Amino acid sequence: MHSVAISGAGLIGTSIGLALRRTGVRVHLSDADPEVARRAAELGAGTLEEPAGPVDLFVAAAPPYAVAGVLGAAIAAGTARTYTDVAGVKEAPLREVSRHHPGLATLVGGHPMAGRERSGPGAAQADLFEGRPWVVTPLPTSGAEHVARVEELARLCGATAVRMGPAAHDRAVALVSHAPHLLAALVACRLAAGEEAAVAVAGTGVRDITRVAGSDPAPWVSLLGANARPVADVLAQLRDDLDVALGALNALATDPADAGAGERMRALLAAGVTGRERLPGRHGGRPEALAVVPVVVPDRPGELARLLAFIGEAGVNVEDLGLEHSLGQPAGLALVSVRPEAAARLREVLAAGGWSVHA
Ligand SMILES: NC(=O)C1=CN([C@@H]2O[C@H](COP(=O)(O)OP(=O)(O)OC[C@H]3O[C@@H](n4cnc5c(N)ncnc54)[C@H](O)[C@@H]3O)[C@@H](O)[C@H]2O)C=CC1
Ligand SMILES: O=C(O)C(=O)Cc1ccc(O)cc1
Repeated sequence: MHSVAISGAGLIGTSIGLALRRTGVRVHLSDADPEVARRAAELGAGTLEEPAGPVDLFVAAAPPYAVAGVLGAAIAAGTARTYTDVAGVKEAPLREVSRHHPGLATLVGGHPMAGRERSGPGAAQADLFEGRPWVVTPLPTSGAEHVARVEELARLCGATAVRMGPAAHDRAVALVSHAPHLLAALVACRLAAGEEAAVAVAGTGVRDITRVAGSDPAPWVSLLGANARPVADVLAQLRDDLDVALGALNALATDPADAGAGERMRALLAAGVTGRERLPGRHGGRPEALAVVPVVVPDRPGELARLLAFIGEAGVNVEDLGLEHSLGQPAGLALVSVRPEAAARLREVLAAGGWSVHA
């Protein structure tokens, strides 16, 4: 693949441009907002020049509601040899394009399963897709070489292509992304209504479960609307589980020794453990068992950077990093995840270096 045109130079379009530029692919950027495209080009994601002739691949990286129009216009103009998109919902936009261009072999949908809570070119990262799944959704009419080209795009961006039909994709993202997002927002809604004193004692659990609830609502309103049926199906199953939990809690509130209710609660939580264990690890494999080393970080500029530099000099690789802050404390807690075999030595060198390490 030598040349790619990206229409929509926001978070995803610019991240793809940055990733492709690293591999030497020529990238032509455009956006409905020329100022956005200019910023993306300034960041090194590609050129604003129009391609001289058809490019190898056209990528529609506009919002889901605009994707069918963007693809349709590019196809009508003969912009590329192969056409794809990155929208978070696949059935409706692809059906819409196919309606206007029946029997099209050059169209193959796609959806990189990586994102951020921020949008726009300024939030873009060349390594956003590294190690993440990129769902490729061929249509019955898609030609094999065009499917292969979209899979090559995924690979060039460092992602792993996973083939799925558009409807199966929409059901999958309802389960693993859209319904969880909605649930995170619902839990966060309770926080919005909670008393100040209650919210103040929040720990890491509620932070973890509400992380994605901090996202801009606008794109999610449109995604949830475009995938309403599959998300509603997951929510209905969640409601059944909620009813079981509520029934058990009401019974336990009356009689804490109610063995049947206790067992129903245990079974729900155990099913949760099983479900969570099925999630793939960061790079698509099984979840890695990492050791977490909690280190106290004084709340002063540069302290976290000093800690990370210290760990780096000790030759220990940080696999993941979390931060915990507690109200009114002059320090935070860095949760440094390392490979289990490195944990004991890291504790030793940190303690020797004057860092306070928690058990
Ligand atoms: N944000 C995320 O976490 C992820 C988003 N996606 C998908 O990527 C696509 C883009 O999302 P983001 O980059 O996050 O949004 P964004 O808001 O950062 O960028 C979208 C860009 O598309 C432009 N645009 C709107 N209408 C257009 C049109 N008709 N022609 C050309 N450009 C147009 C906007 O001006 C904006 O710059 C969406 O379809 C979204 O579902 C896919 C994976 C993750
Ligand atoms: O929701 C997730 O699992 C993410 O990792 C972020 C994300 C957001 C929107 C998408 O269309 C795809 C991925």
